[in-house]
Amino acid sequence: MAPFKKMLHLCIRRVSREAESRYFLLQAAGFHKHSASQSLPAVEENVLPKNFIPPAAAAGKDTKVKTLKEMPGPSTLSNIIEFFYKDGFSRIHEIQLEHSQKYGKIFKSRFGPQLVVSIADRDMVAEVLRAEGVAPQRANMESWKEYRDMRGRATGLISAEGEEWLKMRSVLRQLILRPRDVAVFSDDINGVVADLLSRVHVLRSRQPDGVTVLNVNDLFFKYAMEGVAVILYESRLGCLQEDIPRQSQEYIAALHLMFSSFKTSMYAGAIPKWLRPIIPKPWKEFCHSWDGLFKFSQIHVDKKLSEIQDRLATGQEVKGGLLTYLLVSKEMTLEEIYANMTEMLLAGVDTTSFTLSWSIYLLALHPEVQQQVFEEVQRTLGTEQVPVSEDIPRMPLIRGLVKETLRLFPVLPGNGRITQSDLVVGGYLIPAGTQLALCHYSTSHDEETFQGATEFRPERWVRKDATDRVDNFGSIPFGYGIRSCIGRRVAELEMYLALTQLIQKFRIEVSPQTQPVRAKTHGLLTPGAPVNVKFVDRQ
Ligand code: HEM
Repeated sequence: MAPFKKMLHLCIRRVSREAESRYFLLQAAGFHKHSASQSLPAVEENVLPKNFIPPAAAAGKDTKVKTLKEMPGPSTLSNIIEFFYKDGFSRIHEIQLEHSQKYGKIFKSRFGPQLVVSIADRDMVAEVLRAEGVAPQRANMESWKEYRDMRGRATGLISAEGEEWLKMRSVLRQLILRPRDVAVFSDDINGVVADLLSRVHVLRSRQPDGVTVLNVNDLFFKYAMEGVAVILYESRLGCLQEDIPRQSQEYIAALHLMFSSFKTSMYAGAIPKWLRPIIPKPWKEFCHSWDGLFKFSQIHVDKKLSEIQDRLATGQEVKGGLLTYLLVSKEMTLEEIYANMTEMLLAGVDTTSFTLSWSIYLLALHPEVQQQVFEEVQRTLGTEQVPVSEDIPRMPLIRGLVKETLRLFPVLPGNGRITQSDLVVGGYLIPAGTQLALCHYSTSHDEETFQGATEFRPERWVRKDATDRVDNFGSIPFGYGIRSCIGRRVAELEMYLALTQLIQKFRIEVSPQTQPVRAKTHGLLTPGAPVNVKFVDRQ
């Protein structure tokens, strides 16, 4: 427990310093009550502001800035056919590619009253993200907010906007955003990896060949949930046990409902309120799954709070990690802690488990790559040594494996931003308040950026020397900048430690029971069929 205590003390000092500088930043940027969370105004497609001077013209270059009216894109009717009749919701990643080939790397689409500008070009994505202000807005979160207002709940990082978001982000980013912040969790995660390995043994022993694990994502889902919870709640949930405790089972059911009703919950936000009595299901399911998710977080947060209170009442020292810090420091209200725990758990399970499933599948399909990664692991750790966070920089191929997996299968195939000021991108004026769709799937499959873009080559991410640059805006699976994924380092640690030990212990092969697995969009980019793999002992 010593590192936790150390972490707790260090964090309290760091955060209070940061709070002062944040205040200064807000003043300097003239950041008042922001309109970011308000409903989007209808964007005028064909009007350039009277006093608008395009940046290039201001720099003396002769240039014509086009309006949104001139931007190409599919018609509303073809979108309706594509999405509603041809189930485009499960092929959003493919539609991105098709549309960018047909209309160019910046195009517009209309979904009813909502205009969306899609950007499928690495450099334009970079331009947009580099121009962000202090509190970028991702998308319209009205339905999430409505649920929270109705139940008297707070917003968490995903659903909050403006100053509210900034305040919570500045607390959390001090705690889990850097690799060294999460390094202290290595031992806890390794405890979960040990259970994962045991579970592989149990599951494969149940198959006739004694080596196959069916639908490996089911296993990784439980691993990811257990792994993120050990960090968020500082407690084990028992997801990798034979008999999963009832509360954890209920949570899994609520999470499945959230994702299985993905389409209906999208409609929960899209269907006007007055239509709810006629079409009640989407909103009802949406609220029901949030109830389940909040309930679970509240149980775990309350449990930790009462443990802390008991220790204080009996004069004992309070030691702990993330949750303990949040509860003791009081930098967030209790409701904000519930909301952030709920939203982080939601964001941290499927994302990590799908990425692990794809990694394992890709390794099974490419034995020669798997052999290289195995040799690296063996050179670094031998066959028995359990990896810790400090070992990861010595295994660049493990990192390359995760990066390459996320390039080929970015779990969020697209991301959003709502422009907060007028922008010129790709020669078009994009007015403030426009919904942008950043097409990560397209940019990470762009042959100009990634030679052999469809091939699985983890070594492309290994730097040849200190001057070699391998990162680029073509593949930013965790987003970029101040609103990027807060759980990136947690997810990476979970994935590195699990993959290293799985490769160290097993040779991974595709099971004959697996048909070629294609990607499918279901909110996230998921394997479209069960991934069944053999875990063959290496010794
Ligand atoms: C492979 C795993 C993961 C991937 C690929 C991923 C990806 C992303 C992406 C693309 C975003 C949007 C970033 C942006 O708008 O620029 C995001 C946001 C977020 N992620 Fe993750 N994520 C992963 C795991 C996690 C984990 C483990 C957690 C929690 C511990 C987490 C918590 C969040 C939260 C709270 C946000 C919202 C941040 C904000 O708005 O300030 N994610 N993630």
